[in-house]
Amino acid sequence: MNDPLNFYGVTLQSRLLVGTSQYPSPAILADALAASKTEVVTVSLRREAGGSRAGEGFWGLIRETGLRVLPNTAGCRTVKEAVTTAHMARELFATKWIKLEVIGDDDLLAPDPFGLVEAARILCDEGFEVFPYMTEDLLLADRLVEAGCRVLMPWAAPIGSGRGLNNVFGLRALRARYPDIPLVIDAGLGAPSQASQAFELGFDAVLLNTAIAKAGDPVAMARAFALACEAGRTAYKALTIEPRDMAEPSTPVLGRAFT
Ligand SMILES: CC(=O)[C@@H](O)[C@H](O)COP(=O)(O)O
Repeated sequence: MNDPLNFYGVTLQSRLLVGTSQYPSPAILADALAASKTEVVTVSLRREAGGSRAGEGFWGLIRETGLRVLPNTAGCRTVKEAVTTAHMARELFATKWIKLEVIGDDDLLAPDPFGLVEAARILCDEGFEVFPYMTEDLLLADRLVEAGCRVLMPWAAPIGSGRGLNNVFGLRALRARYPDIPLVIDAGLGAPSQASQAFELGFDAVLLNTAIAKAGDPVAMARAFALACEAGRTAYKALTIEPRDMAEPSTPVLGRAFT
């Protein structure tokens, strides 16, 4: 099916974006990325560059995949931290793309909407192509679009929770308000069926990490998510039926046979 996705002028065939943290081993990460058929991986600059897994091994593996990198500002809690991390990412990966996370709440790892808008404005003005990790709030979406964001990444549920689409009503409203902006469900997906549901609601792509990396078999799970994304998107394009309150016979009857 030729059904490309467009982020800031870049055309992609895969609608599944994948994180690179918490895999049992580099080899499993590489195999899972291949099984997911993703074209975009997100990499946390602060965690990978500053943590024990830093080093040429990890970056070399990412380079070898040949996949497009969407650096992220995971772990940033202030506008200054996020903007500085974005600058480092641009140097390191020679990309204008940045997945912008400004975390405001430690329990939920929820975005700080005020800091997010401020950082998005600064980075968009500097020429970055910003992918903001946000809640599904409509006013927040308006402010981010005003700031210059041309992709939005609403959460499904808190990062790592695996809860699936927590607020279907809010997500539907966001989709309806912005029919022409690519919307990527980012964070909180736990099962392939939830990714499929996101596509059935009309979302353009999904980004996930924990559900694959921490699965019993990450490679098989990556494949399951790839299939679910394709199924959900295909269903959306095929136009699902509207739910009804009352039954409607699925086999219409013409007259009565034995009267
Ligand atoms: C990898 C990354 O960027 C995460 O911050 C992202 O939001 C994914 O969340 P899950 O781990 O819940 O899929």
